[in-house]
Amino acid sequence: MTAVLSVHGLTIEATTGLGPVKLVHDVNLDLHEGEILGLIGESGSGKSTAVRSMIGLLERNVRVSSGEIALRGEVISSESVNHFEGVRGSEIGMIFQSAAMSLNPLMKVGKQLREVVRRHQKHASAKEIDQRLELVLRKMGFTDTDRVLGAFPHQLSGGMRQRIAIGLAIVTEPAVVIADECTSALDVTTQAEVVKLLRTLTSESRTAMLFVTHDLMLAKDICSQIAVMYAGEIVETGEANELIDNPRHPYTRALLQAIPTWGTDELQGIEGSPPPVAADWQGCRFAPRCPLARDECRQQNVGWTRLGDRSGARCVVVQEEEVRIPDSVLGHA
Ligand SMILES: Nc1ncnc2c1ncn2[C@@H]1O[C@H](COP(=O)(O)OP(=O)(O)OP(=O)(O)O)[C@@H](O)[C@H]1O
Repeated sequence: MTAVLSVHGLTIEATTGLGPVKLVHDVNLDLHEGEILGLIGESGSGKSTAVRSMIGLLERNVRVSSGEIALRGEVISSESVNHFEGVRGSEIGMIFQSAAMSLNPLMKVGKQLREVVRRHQKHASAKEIDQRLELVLRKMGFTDTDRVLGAFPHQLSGGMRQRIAIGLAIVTEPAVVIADECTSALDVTTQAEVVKLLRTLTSESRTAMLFVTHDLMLAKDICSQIAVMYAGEIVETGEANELIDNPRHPYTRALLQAIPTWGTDELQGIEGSPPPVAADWQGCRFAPRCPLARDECRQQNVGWTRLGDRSGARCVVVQEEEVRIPDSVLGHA
């Protein structure tokens, strides 16, 4: 199956007062129709930078320095290509952490939704637009659609505003939706409502979704695939349940051990802190915090070990385990 959105060898650099620094290194991801792919990692691991590059929203001092991002096989971003015209908002929609980043506080909801449709579908008639808005609001779980369309954002609750922000992202029926920590600012019950909505959206409309979160259990709940990011690199990918039940990378294991469990007083945090952004580096970024690290982890550049069709890890220890257990035994292709 061809991926709707594919990312190959994506490396992103920032120009800073201290010179160039790498924020994201050699990221590879494939996102398929109707799938929710979770991009998880601690704060500062590069999740937002990676996904912002996919919609052409990098800050002025940040650029793609190598690799490419393709939408249905056509390159939309690379070192030399920056082709987001007709793609951003139309083919790829974005939901931010806070609805305030999507909504204009001075404009009624109906007007904002109408403007988005008009911008991307210039030939749509007023009647077609009205029908579209009605449909989208119903999909977002609203029954009193006239009231919502006539309301200013501040007249709605936080959960309602986030549902409107999702509506804004999907009203043009994009092939891909990127949701960047879009449930983190919500209380648990509202979060559950929004998660349910996103799940329905991807299964009914076959929209492909990249779901960015630092919450591993939420990712397990909503995503079919997960990619774990650490200090600018993807360190493990896999089918969501498999990755959580049988994590291979020591960082994924440590993340899981750091999750509070009901009835347990003790939390096993991860010793140390992530490395600062740097111009370049050698060896595994997690080695200074890894209980299994050896000399070669710090000295050699760590390649990707393929573990299955869509799973793998960037780890010397995993690489050695795989050499000891041949593919034929594991049943991998
Ligand atoms: N414009 C910039 N210039 C220089 N460094 C930046 C810039 N934007 C982000 N960074 C740095 O890049 C790293 C990755 O940041 P990013 O926001 O992508 O991480 P994140 O995983 O999304 O974190 P969070 O969950 O806190 O948003 C951080 O160290 C951050 O300080």
